[in-house]
Amino acid sequence: MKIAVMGGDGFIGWPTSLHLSDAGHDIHILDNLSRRWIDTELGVQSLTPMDSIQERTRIWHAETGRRIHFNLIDLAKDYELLKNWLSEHRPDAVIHFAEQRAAPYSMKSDRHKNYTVNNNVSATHNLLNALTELNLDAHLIHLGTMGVYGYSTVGAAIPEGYLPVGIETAGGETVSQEILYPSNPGSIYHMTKCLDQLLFQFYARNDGLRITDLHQGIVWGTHTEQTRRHAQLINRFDYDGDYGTVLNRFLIQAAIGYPLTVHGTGGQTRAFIHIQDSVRCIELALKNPPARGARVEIFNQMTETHRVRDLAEMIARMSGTKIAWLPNPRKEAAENELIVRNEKFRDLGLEPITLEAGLLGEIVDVAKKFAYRVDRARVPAVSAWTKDIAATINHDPEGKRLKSVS
Ligand SMILES: O=c1ccn([C@@H]2O[C@H](COP(=O)(O)OP(=O)(O)O[C@H]3O[C@H](CS(=O)(=O)O)[C@@H](O)[C@H](O)[C@H]3O)[C@@H](O)[C@H]2O)c(=O)[nH]1
Repeated sequence: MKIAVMGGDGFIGWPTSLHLSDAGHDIHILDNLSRRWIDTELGVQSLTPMDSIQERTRIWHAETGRRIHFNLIDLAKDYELLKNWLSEHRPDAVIHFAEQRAAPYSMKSDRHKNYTVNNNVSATHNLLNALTELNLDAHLIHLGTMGVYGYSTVGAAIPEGYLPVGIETAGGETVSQEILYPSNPGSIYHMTKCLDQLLFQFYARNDGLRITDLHQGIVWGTHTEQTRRHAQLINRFDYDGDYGTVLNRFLIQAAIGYPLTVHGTGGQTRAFIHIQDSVRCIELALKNPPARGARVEIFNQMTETHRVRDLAEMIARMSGTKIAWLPNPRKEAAENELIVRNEKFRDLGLEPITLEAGLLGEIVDVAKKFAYRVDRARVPAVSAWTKDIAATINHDPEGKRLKSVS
């Protein structure tokens, strides 16, 4: 298949591009390199040293003989360029990762909120609009988030996208219907993914676009089979307070002897998936497109759930690192249960890599190898969800933010 990977230079876009190229597909990356610009803005860098996208694709070609093409296009701003590219290349599938993906970054300031909404919503809409205008029947796969469902404290199982409900008619009868699961985003970033969902519903119904939306959990790990092949194919690995995600952050913190940064009580339960499974799921979705005219296909792309403090305690035991119990910079439920249905990928043959797979040590090893690149001052998460919360955390010097260390 000819596949366009929008955002193919990013944390999941890059290993996905390699995985699908390895499987024999013709891969074309479209990316505005915004993630690299954000590193520059924030003054942080990936823990792992990353080469330019052109250099990465050159190495891939030298290693495998396969070409990955790169196009510098901004989906949100360069509508005509995007449309012309799609019109010329007419890909069989489009994988859409081209969005600002960090919740803390999206909450940093009014400017960051505007950027995240404008970028993410315009990128998605431009893509849908162009596919429709060109009458291009490419299967669109979007990387969404588990965070669209929110974290209720009720603990009922979360279905894959659609919720069966009974509605009472005027005649007193109860009719059953499946509705899109009510959105309950916890950040501006997550909110943009909820808005994306509505765009997908409209274009699937109105124009018959074939769309798959993957509601993914928190990704952990850094290597995949293909990124391991050469030092210069290495994936990016974020550890800073804005882009680092919780489990990877704890592992890096353990590697550099930094107290594990638990927000609040650590009672937040979240869904997780290893990056190798993430790219496998995308391939499975690619092989199983919805029919034209069908509703948006939704998968819950996660393999297990964990409570933040359980992860911290496990890594503390494993490494001897202390836990720092911090005031929570986010506005989120202090404790929640989370049960998630994920049979659809399991039925398609996914055999999940779980935390017990022994890969935690591998991540600590990567972190130790590149520990000299870590700026410890960038480890704390200081982006606050509200002005009131900011007043309690940001104005304190770093060390005093700790509530306690155990
Ligand atoms: O040092 C830390 C970092 C995070 N947390 C807590 O861990 C939980 C998860 O935070 P996260 O930064 O790992 O994940 P999140 O902000 O939800 O976003 C990440 O995970 C999402 C999937 S999900 O969480 O919505 O399922 C993706 O959509 C995003 O792109 C990705 O950045 C939160 O309760 C947070 O307060 C800590 O206790 N300590």
